[in-house]
Amino acid sequence: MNEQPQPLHAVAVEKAYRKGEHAVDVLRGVNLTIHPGEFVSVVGQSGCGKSTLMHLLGLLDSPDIGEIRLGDDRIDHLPSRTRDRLRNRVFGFVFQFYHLLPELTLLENVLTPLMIRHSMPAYWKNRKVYRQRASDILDRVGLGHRLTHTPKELSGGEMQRAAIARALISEPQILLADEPTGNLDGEVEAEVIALLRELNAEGLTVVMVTHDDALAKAADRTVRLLRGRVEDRIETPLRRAA
Ligand SMILES: Nc1ncnc2c1ncn2[C@@H]1O[C@H](COP(=O)(O)OP(=O)(O)OP(=O)(O)O)[C@@H](O)[C@H]1O
Repeated sequence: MNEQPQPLHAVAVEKAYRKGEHAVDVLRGVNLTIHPGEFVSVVGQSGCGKSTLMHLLGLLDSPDIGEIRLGDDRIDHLPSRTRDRLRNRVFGFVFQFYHLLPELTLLENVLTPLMIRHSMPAYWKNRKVYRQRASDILDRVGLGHRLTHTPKELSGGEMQRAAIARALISEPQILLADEPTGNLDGEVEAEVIALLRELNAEGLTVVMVTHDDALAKAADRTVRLLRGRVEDRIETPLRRAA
């Protein structure tokens, strides 16, 4: 597969959740392209399927109908190990509640994707390089002085910055952030958004799910989900039009 950043496409994507006789039709034909280098926000009413779409784009789940493509390659139907490797290589994830491991230090939390990705001998061989990389990334997000602290010693904003650092350690092309400031307020929210914008300016593609229309304006482009589809109208013009 081409190593150059490629556009990510959802093509005629449909997704329903079924339990017994009941089905919730969530996505009913979503077409969306995320171009390399964009910062896109996905908005819509609670329950409209924003998180579902993010999970499908990031290969955490599969569409019932339709395709997820990276460039010209279909990626949603790959064998699970190939999908897992591709997911780890291409995507970084940030969630509302951070999902940091409470018993590990920040440095160890940021290192976990590399521990999972590599065999233990390979990880052990390169551990000094990896620790330096993790330390540099924590420094980059303003937590270089907190390497040995555990999550419970941090504020919400610091935990989210640590979670962003963990997402960055694998050098993803695309950061998928689901309500990254949903648990934060005011100034702290603005700091996290500013960090996402900085990372985007450095080349990282960012897709941010939010229910907050005001926050969505931090992105270059806003995509609204409505009745299971992407609303045609683009609300925020591309700030850096190609
Ligand atoms: N695993 C599941 N099983 C059954 N229904 C589900 C499942 N996951 C999500 N849903 C339902 O699918 C719909 C879309 O959920 P989703 O979390 O994608 O929406 P959302 O737009 O992100 O919502 P919110 O803004 O409230 O987080 C909701 O009605 C939800 O209850």
